[in-house]
Amino acid sequence: MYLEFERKIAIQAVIKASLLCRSVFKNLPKSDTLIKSDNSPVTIADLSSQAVINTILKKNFKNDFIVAEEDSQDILNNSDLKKKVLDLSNKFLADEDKVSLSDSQLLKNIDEGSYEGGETGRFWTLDPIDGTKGFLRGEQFAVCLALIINGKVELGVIGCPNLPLSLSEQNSPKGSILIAVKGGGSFQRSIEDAEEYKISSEKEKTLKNCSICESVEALHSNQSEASKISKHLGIEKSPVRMDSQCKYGIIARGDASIYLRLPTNPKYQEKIWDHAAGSLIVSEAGGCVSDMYGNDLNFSKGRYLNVNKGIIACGNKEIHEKVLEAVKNVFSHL
Ligand SMILES: Nc1ncnc2c1ncn2[C@@H]1O[C@H](COP(=O)(O)OS(=O)(=O)O)[C@@H](OP(=O)(O)O)[C@H]1O
Ligand SMILES: [Mg+2]
Ligand SMILES: [Mg+2]
Ligand SMILES: [Mg+2]
Repeated sequence: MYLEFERKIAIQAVIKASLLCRSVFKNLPKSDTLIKSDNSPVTIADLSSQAVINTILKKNFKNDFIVAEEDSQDILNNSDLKKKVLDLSNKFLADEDKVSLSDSQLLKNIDEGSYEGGETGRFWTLDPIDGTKGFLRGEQFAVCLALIINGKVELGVIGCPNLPLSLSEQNSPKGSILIAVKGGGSFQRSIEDAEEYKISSEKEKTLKNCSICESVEALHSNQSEASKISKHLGIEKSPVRMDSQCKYGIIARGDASIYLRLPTNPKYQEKIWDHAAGSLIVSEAGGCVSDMYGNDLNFSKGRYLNVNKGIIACGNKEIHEKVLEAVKNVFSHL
């Protein structure tokens, strides 16, 4: 199978980091969160998740590069937090990996994520916790890992420790892992049970039966424009607001039909780790992902997506085309 070994290691790494995040979820003292220079939060769980995944990737693929969100700068001169990150990372690396990082190895491994990305070669992109604000609120978050080869996303794995396996079944257990390899379809399994099942995105073609999902944070996605588009499309259901790439996950398995991410600030540039795994998982499930003009997302231009023109992900091509049309009508200046 194409990328069989990479797929296996990526799933193992994402599960380990998901369990790590779950172990401190809803239990972190305020002092374990820092505010970064861009004013966004980072916790000891984000940094430990990145340390664990980078360590596993470098152990198995020593020539691969990694583009990851966090760096060690935030804890470099904070010995208390550095110790917490070290202990948490080593706790989850201890079993099958038989790795115990030293202080300096911890910082080095976190910083393995500083690669600049680009058009050629092979690199991983990692968001150790996507939706850190959701994680801190006790809601949804995701551990997101993708492999990019010559500028194209070829493998994606997302761990959603707090997301039920289905949103339509009552008492569905929490802890969803979503997986896709280019050309091989999309799959879901639970964190605990290795059995995978194929998923497919929403086949619903009648707009008024569709449901929209969008960011919880109004700063991350323009909710008032989304509501105009929703009205224009005749959608009756209220939007499902959810943090992180869990949104791509629920589109891929048919729990929602449309993910709208409309820019709030034209200067903000989307990061590749916020969309690489999710966009492949949706397209391999039969869905369609583009910017708001209908262009493919371009992961070959470095750490950022080359343009910030919003993101539209839909369960099928027909709905995607209608949404693009509505975007054009609502934003008549396009
Ligand atoms: N202004 C702006 N516009 C768009 N996106 C932004 C913006 N600011 C931050 N971010 C990124 O949003 C990531 C979280 O996305 P979510 O979809 O989870 O957003 S939300 O939390 O539901 O609002 C979040 O990822 P994490 O930092 O991994 O949580 C950021 O990379
Ligand atoms: Mg962040
Ligand atoms: Mg993110
Ligand atoms: Mg993050």
